[in-house]
Amino acid sequence: MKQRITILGSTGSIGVSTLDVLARHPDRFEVFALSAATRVDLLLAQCAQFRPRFAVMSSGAHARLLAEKLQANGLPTQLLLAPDALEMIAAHAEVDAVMAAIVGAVGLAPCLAAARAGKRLLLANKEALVVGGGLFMRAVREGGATLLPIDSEHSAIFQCLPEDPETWPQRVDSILLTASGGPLRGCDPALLAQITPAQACAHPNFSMGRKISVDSATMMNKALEVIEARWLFDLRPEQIKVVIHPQQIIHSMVQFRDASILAQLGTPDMRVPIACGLAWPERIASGASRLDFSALGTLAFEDADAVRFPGLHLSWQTLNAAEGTAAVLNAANEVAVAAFLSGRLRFDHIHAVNLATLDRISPYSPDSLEALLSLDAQARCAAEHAAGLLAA
Ligand SMILES: NC(=O)C1=CN([C@@H]2O[C@H](COP(=O)(O)OP(=O)(O)OC[C@H]3O[C@@H](n4cnc5c(N)ncnc54)[C@H](OP(=O)(O)O)[C@@H]3O)[C@@H](O)[C@H]2O)C=CC1
Ligand SMILES: CC(=O)[C@@H](O)[C@H](O)COP(=O)(O)O
Ligand SMILES: [Mn+2]
Repeated sequence: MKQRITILGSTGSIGVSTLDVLARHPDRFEVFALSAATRVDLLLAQCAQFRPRFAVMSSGAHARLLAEKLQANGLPTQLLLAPDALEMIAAHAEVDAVMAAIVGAVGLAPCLAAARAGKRLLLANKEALVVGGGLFMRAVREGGATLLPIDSEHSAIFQCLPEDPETWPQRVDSILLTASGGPLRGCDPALLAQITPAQACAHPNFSMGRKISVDSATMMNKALEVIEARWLFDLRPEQIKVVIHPQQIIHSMVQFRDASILAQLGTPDMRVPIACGLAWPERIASGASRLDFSALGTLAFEDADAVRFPGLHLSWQTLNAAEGTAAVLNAANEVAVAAFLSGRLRFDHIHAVNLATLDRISPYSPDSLEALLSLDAQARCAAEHAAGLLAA
């Protein structure tokens, strides 16, 4: 039987890489549904190649355009509208696995739908888990879903950990998340005020969407990944460490009680963790090139400078505060990054917006999706206000 796959966010960097891996294994996988927000022509081309039953668009205008083009091309794909349709294609009885590759907290509701429906959930959309936290993990447990990390660092940790999670507390001392340090690692701090979106998005090793690229430049990506790791592997905040490794050949490491360390290595190519998640526990070809150790030479490591990357440490502070704090931090950061990308906020003011929002919103622990979304909305308002004051 082929595995039937829904891809939430098929037109993004992770979505396109996922389809690349699927196309290499037509005997194993079948595309059931795809979704996008704005890239109509790319979604149309994907529908023509993979013939999904459903395509979901996030706005009426884009959906109308796609509907015309599907019809003009004689394609049978049924077009639906988000947000309800995203949950439907994530939880549909005929779906085996869901690739969560939407960017941002907007991916939380369909991820929860997939978890509650007991799907194999391939999670790239880290913001969904950062915001959902305990609620997300409960939905996975209670729904009987299988949660497989796609974020490269978390896939690495997952591959290094013993198979039986029951044994982790006795065996695991800590995990080491590797970080590239982003495109501005060596940048003179005096120049940070003038950084442009193009400079911030020029990641040294990966070609990714603009939001995660800016997060990598501020190291807020690593802050989100610390929170993501806490939930995926049920760790205490002090068990999660970060080390800068600019080449990103080691994708992360697990340190055991006896001081032994296991690391996962490979060329920086997201098709590796994607193929790993799609086939686990089997292994399938990903299309990535093999590591050439003699060409590689040396591997470098350094500590993250707390002054240069102040956002990184917000992750541990957040994990030691009320659970909803992570939703507030994530919402503030989404607003600040969007403001920076649209030219309304300076790069070095992203952290200021995050801090101002955390100061403004009283943390509590939401116990439902509705409560989380309400906290997310309050935080977005506060962050817009803070960004407006800084821009003035
Ligand atoms: N790229 C990477 O290498 C990695 C990414 N991740 C995580 O994976 C997720 C996706 O990242 P990436 O692929 O880079 O992002 P992209 O920006 O490249 O793609 C995002 C996808 O989500 C869709 N989308 C955007 N906004 C909405 C919305 N409001 N409602 C519904 N769909 C929406 C986009 O549609 P459209 O394109 O049509 O506008 C696109 O399909 C992020 O959470 C990121 O942190 C994690 C590790 C590595
Ligand atoms: C590929 C991936 O998982 C990204 O999260 C990427 O590794 C960015 O890493 P940095 O944030 O360390 O630059
Ligand atoms: Mn990552």
